[in-house]
Amino acid sequence: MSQRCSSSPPLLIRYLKQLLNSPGIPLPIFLHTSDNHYRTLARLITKHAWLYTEMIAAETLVHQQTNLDRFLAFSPQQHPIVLQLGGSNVENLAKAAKLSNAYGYDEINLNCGCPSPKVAGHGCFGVSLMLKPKLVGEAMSAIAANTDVPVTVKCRIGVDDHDSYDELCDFVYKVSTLSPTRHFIVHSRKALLGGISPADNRRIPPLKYEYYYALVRDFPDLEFTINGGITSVSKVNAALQEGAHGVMVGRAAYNNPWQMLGHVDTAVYGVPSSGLTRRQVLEQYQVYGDSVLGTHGNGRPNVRDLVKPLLNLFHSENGNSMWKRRADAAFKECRSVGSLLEESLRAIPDCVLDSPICETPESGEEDDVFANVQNVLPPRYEAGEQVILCA
Ligand SMILES: Cc1cc2nc3c(=O)[nH]c(=O)nc-3n(C[C@H](O)[C@H](O)[C@H](O)COP(=O)(O)O)c2cc1C
Repeated sequence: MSQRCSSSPPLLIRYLKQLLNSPGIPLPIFLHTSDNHYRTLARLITKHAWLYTEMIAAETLVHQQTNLDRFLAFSPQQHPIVLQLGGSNVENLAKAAKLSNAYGYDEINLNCGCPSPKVAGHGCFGVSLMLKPKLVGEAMSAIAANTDVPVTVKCRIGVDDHDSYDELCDFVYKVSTLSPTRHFIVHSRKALLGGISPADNRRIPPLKYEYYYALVRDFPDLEFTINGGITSVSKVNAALQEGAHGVMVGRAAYNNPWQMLGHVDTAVYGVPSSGLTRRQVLEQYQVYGDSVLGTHGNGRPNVRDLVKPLLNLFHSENGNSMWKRRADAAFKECRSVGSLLEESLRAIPDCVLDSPICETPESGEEDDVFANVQNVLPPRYEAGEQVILCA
């Protein structure tokens, strides 16, 4: 399978086609997916969810111009797909956007939410950009000037003590006024830059969905996607019913891809699912996996790289632990994805492998988490030109 998106139609036509093909726009689910292999699996399970790349530093693209396929190539089936850039150097972000044009991404997003000290501490990457909205506005304008696709920002609701609703609004107001950015993906917890790990930064600061819904109220001309702690399709729909424009799902899509992604097309987009069983998904994935084995050089991707995205496919099913153990043991001997699956899938009962996703997603205990949110919104934001003047 070619990893390169070679014969793309012109960008605008492709984008319009996607809008027409995706019922219910704008209600995308964004799945943050860290690798091409995971995205390939995700796309076999849902045809409609938007897929995100892992953050790629603008500098990496600028310095690896002879090696761009390694970072930017994806198979055409992965559309709609969003490229996420990281960086704070306006010139490099502009160059990176330009370099990505040949690959045909559907949207370019700037990461203003990553709290990792590796990025936030050096060169003002990630979430520390929330403290520099004017720079973000300039960066977004430069990115937009070098691409034909929409540009978006992913951010948190604040950083350290800069966590008031008004400060969040000032950020959104300045960035959207100074650049063509019309869509923000909001991880609804602040980031703490004082040395806690990225994983703790996704767990310890409390979620404040009321900030997200207040943005929806106070910026009616902008679009906002809610992110953070959305763990089931029924919770996705609960967020949408409460007025969210879109929902981004992160960890739940890794931890339980079948239950999370399998219901997206029917329960969120209102179209039939692929109807595939997990056996059929794995058969198709195996063809992909064995075709890309070793193609990046130095034996990568290897069987382990390619099977890793599959390991949670049988979350909480009979035989799950046994399948993981067998797969782990088989990594050492098996030279192909096909042989590894043949060896390890014997642990999973046929009834699990051969049943398509069930009609209705289970409702979760926390689906009413948004029920009271409209009663606890912060006071309305009053923006004005003075915000821009002080930027
Ligand atoms: C392993 C891992 C890697 C992540 N990498 C990125 C990244 O590159 N860019 C980004 O914007 N967010 C990244 N995130 C954050 C997620 O996109 C999301 O904002 C966060 O996990 C909260 O959503 P969730 O509760 O649905 O997981 C990452 C999360 C995890 C668990």
